[in-house]
Amino acid sequence: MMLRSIKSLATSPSSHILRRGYASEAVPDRKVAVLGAAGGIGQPLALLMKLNPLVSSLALYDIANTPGVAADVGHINTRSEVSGYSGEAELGKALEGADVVIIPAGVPRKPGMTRDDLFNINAGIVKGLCQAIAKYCPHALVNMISNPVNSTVPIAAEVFKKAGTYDPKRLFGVTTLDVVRAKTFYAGKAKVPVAEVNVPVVGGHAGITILPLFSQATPKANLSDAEITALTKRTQDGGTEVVEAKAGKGSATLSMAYAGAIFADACLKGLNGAPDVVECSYVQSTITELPFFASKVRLGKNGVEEVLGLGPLSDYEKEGLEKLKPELQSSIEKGIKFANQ
Ligand SMILES: NC(=O)c1ccc[n+]([C@@H]2O[C@H](COP(=O)([O-])OP(=O)(O)OC[C@H]3O[C@@H](n4cnc5c(N)ncnc54)[C@H](O)[C@@H]3O)[C@@H](O)[C@H]2O)c1
Ligand SMILES: O=C(O)C[C@H](O)C(=O)O
Repeated sequence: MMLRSIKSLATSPSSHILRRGYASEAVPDRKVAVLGAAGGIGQPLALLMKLNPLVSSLALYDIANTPGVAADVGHINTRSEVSGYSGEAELGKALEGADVVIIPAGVPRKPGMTRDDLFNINAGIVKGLCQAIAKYCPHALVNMISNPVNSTVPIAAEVFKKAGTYDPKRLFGVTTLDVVRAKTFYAGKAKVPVAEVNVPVVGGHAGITILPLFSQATPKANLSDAEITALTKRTQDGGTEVVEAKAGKGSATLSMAYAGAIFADACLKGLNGAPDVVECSYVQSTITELPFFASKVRLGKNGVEEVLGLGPLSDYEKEGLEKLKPELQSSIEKGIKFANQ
């Protein structure tokens, strides 16, 4: 309640005054770093994080073009101070003191590619960035967006283990876009208000490893098996739908920035002690035999407070769960192997 009232104050026209007085005492300072901030996701994500009143310092890092993005976003009259960092020599400064690091650095898909086809380039990028995180902000919550998420999260875990900084509570694969899509598609089919819809999406973040649990969707709707199958397939192929529509100009950026901003906001709320912050995320997990798995996660002051179970599954979902396991397992193993070469 307190946080909500502060949020509305911090976004009101007189927020400058409130910020220096009441609000700045009540809302802790939080630094967020975006790595890959000049990219298709990075830029709108930087904008959305600049609009977030929980952020006091926003560090925008990329290998090039960050000064322009930082100057542009920095003129927006909201709470956070914005700084741009360009090139590897400035990475340490971008990361120092960060509470949350969001990583959308790396190449996106073109039509005909799978997310795994990005592995050869993105695995190395993520590895290097995680080595720097281990050095400069080992306690930050890491929100991994770079694909293939099913492998980049295990890579990050291995890098942190080697550095002696690994805390499974602080490493997240961002699968929020799958939830965003499942909500949108379900609301359209079920003809219910989209703002009221909840749908957990579990598994991983590629093709059949994305498993939306429409049997648990609310508000309830009487959809046929054929409709559920079509919704499931559309959610699993959501990324490909955008890649094909963009016809060689990349993958989802705007909807991903929205999803990334929702997930980072949930991490910040958890860090600040807000109760009942639950989002789906791909994390270290014991709810199946796979070492990493996306499911609902309760977020708290130390990151993951609790990995929630799957709940009751329909026969169709049980089948989907068994089908996804070999692919997810092999993507995890591929990441672990790469990190340890
Ligand atoms: N998790 C998800 O749901 C999801 C959704 C959409 C896209 N993605 C993934 O996000 C990644 C980025 O997508 P995009 O559309 O923003 O791509 P983009 O090419 O538009 O932007 C990527 C940015 O990363 C930067 N970069 C490259 N190497 C870097 C390094 N070592 N350090 C810092 N920055 C570096 C580039 O300079 C560029 O600005 C892709 O791997 C894409 O597949 C994930
Ligand atoms: O599909 C992609 O390659 C990008 C992203 O993972 C998405 O789901 O949109």
